[in-house]
Amino acid sequence: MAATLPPALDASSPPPPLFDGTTRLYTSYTCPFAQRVWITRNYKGLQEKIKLVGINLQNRPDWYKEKVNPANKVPALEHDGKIIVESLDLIKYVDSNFEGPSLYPDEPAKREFGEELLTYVSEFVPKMYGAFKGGDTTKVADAEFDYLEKALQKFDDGPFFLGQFSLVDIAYAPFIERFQLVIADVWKYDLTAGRPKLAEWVEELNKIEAYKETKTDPDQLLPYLKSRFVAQQ
Ligand SMILES: N[C@@H](CCC(=O)N[C@@H](CS)C(=O)NCC(=O)O)C(=O)O
Repeated sequence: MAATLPPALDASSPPPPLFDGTTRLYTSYTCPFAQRVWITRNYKGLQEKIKLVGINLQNRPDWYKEKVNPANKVPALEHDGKIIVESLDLIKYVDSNFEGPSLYPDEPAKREFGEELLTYVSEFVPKMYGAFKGGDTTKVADAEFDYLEKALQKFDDGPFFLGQFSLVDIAYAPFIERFQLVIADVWKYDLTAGRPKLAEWVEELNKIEAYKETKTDPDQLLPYLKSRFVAQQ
């Protein structure tokens, strides 16, 4: 994780000067949903244009719900006098409304498959978290990671889901980062074993600076994930 993140604001912190023309990403540095938007911002080189505002979710300021996001969740983006929420909408919004390299290809076949995968991620995530609580964890994992391995075979002009790095990789990355840690530790399950495309995807993803800067220290993340999402062993 980048060393110089602004401190997270808590119940004792005054709000920033809202709607003063500054673009702000309200975030929690360990939230996988917020991480999607953070990666998008970094990859597009918008570090100066989009300011990070860390929110301490354990001790949230009242003004956050009142003035920023009535749902009281991160991420939220303050831009052009309005607030935009929901990470999958936000990554598309940031890609379309700001400068920097495009994160969604023009080819219709790639766009169509991209939409399919961006829809599927919202099934994949709860299925995996559910599998950590239920009894058939490795069976669910086999099916889910085989699906992703197959998806990665579709385009061969790069190691990512749509060939080149895109919003699809960004939507999955924070969650695969977490699932890989938990399933390796608790079930001794290597999700890249026998899945060469997924192995390459993980390797190439971890070379991307915009992503690396957003990763949470695994030593900090793993105990939290186990206590929150894994049924008693
Ligand atoms: N569907 C939302 C989910 C966001 C979300 O659940 N964020 C969590 C942190 S990782 C949060 O703010 N939780 C606070 C709460 O639910 O009170 C998105 O994709 O942006």
